[in-house]
Amino acid sequence: MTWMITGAGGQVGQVGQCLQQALKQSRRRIIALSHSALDITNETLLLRVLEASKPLVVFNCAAYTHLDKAEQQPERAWSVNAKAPSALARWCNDNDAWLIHLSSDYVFSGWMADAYSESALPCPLSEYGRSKLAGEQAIMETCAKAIVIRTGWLFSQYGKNPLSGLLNNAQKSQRINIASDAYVSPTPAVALAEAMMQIANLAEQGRIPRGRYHFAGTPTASTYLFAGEVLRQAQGFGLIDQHCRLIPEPLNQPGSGAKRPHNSALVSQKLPELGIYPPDWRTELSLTLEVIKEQQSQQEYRLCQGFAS
Ligand SMILES: NC(=O)C1=CN([C@@H]2O[C@H](COP(=O)(O)OP(=O)(O)OC[C@H]3O[C@@H](n4cnc5c(N)ncnc54)[C@H](OP(=O)(O)O)[C@@H]3O)[C@@H](O)[C@H]2O)C=CC1
Ligand SMILES: Cc1cn([C@H]2C[C@H](O)[C@@H](COP(=O)(O)OP(=O)(O)O[C@H]3O[C@@H](C)C(=O)[C@@H](O)[C@H]3O)O2)c(=O)[nH]c1=O
Repeated sequence: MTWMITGAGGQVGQVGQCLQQALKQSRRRIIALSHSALDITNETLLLRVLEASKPLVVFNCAAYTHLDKAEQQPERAWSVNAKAPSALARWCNDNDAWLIHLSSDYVFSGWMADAYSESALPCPLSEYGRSKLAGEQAIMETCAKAIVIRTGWLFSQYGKNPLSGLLNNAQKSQRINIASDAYVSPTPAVALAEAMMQIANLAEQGRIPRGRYHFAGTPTASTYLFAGEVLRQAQGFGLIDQHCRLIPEPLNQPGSGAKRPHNSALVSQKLPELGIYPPDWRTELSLTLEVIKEQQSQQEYRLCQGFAS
């Protein structure tokens, strides 16, 4: 009964790390492989590892997530986000294993007025988005037991994400430029990891059909509103001491790198039918900030002990 996680993360790999935490509760044998332990683009090694461990479920959390760099190095994004998932899908199909793969809100163009449901037509604007869509398609065409979960705007206490970016910027400057014309579904990575675990359990029991699913936080927010809520709550936790001002600016300014959709809000229509509900990101944000505060206090305590000894 082995479950495997790829892209399980060292310093980064936020979903991989959250998933490892979530799966500690499960009674399965978990093999969690970081990038340094398994490069999924090394097909020979990938197949050797899969053959040796024969997982019943593979969670693919490995991805090339550097949006702006992907415009300059599309081949790297395509190799990790499309070609390697295709190889994973072939092995899972041949070995009757479930493949639970993550995709992105950035497969959509953002031209629609409402939030995107599972049946909306993708039309990515960036190399990252195109490579993620190609990965989805390869998996759906190849693997009988495939679940693709589209999510967006993940935040957590791990790695690099919009929350850590805002907290860093707020410590450095009293003015933070933020796009005010983009609408997103901020999603706590911890809640996503729990949903992935529930999905894997349903899959093993044959209670979830293969397909594409959306899982994202509610309510939809402009990036400006999200940033405002982060600063408000972070000040409440004492994580930011200075008063920061948000300076609204348009998304996709010239020279700002990859094009991002103006609307990448997702609506999850299929998972609630299976008892998996979207989290309220505002509540989860305060839980995440509480964890970050606790981590900071522990670090300060260790530093003080270091000075005292
Ligand atoms: N972050 C977000 O807001 C969103 C993420 N997603 C999707 O969710 C998934 C997880 O994202 P998230 O955890 O935030 O991403 P991270 O960038 O935090 O983690 C990705 C992990 O994949 C690893 N990785 C990169 N290349 C390879 C490779 N060739 N072989 C094995 N591992 C590799 C990275 O290691 P290293 O850093 O060493 O390269 C890193 O540990 C991805 O599929 C992403 O596309 C979807 C929507 C939103
Ligand atoms: C920290 C910060 C971010 N931003 C903007 C930049 C960007 O548009 C957005 C978020 O910044 P990031 O660079 O973290 O995010 P970005 O690369 O756009 O985020 C994406 O990551 C990939 C992997 C996905 O799949 C997407 O769902 C999405 O979460 O917020 C500001 O405008 N000001 C700031 O101070």
